[in-house]
Amino acid sequence: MVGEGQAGSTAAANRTLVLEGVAVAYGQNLAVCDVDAVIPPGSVVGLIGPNGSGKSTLLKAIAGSLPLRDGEIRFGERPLRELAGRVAYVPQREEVNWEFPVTALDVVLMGRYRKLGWFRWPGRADRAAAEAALEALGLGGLGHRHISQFSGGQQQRIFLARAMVQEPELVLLDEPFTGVDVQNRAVFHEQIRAFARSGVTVLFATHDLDEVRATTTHVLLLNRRMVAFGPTPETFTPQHLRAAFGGQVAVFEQVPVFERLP
Ligand SMILES: Nc1ncnc2c1ncn2[C@@H]1O[C@H](COP(=O)(O)OP(=O)(O)OP(=O)(O)O)[C@@H](O)[C@H]1O
Repeated sequence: MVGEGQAGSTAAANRTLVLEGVAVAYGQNLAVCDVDAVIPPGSVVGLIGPNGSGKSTLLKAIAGSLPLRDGEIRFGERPLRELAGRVAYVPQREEVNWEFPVTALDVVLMGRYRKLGWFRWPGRADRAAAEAALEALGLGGLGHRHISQFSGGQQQRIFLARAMVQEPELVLLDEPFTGVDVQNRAVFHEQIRAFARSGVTVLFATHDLDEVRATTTHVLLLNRRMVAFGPTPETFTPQHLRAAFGGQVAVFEQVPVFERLP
């Protein structure tokens, strides 16, 4: 008989994200390589590195939209492709066509397609979930508006709402805090914590090192290849930052980080 503790650790092992020798290329050009990380469920991982270091590329590979040149990505024992539809990916703002003729509610409802299948219209429960997510992110009653009519920070929140209704097992955010003001950052932080509390792993790419200190349990430093990965307190160090940023980063202090999210 499997004891409760053993069952719990098996469940955690099944939801552990494993990156093994991951490399991704665009044609002949290797964009990122040598990525090895074992990421427990409920982790919040900051991906950091200079421009062009491979952060977006790695997120897209984990999202399944870029093939691996080498290595393997698993979710527990399952290959990541079996998670299809349960990986919520929020792209960088510049990658979205904001003139596309859809409303905020349409965008959020896209998060329900896995549940619906492609040939069923969203029902009342789907619309209610989408409206509740918008409401929770301070955009209640604005679902009917065209996406171009929102500010940059509001647009980021619409995509976060899409991730929420997807009921994901893994959340990937590419520079989620760009253009988001202090108040709305707090909304983002709260939602990231909510994902983590429910055992959902969150990875986000950022240039904001303060965000990394404030919100992550782990960091993964990149500079075309992985420089370091591990729990934030041990890994977010001046030495690793200098190794990733090639000595261009001044590290004035080491502020304590959250060891574990509440
Ligand atoms: N579609 C593409 N085709 C060819 N090369 C690409 C493509 N996208 C990115 N690259 C290259 O891959 C490398 C990694 O780019 P990537 O966008 O992943 O870096 P990043 O760390 O996210 O950068 P940034 O901080 O500027 O967003 C860069 O050299 C970039 O020029």
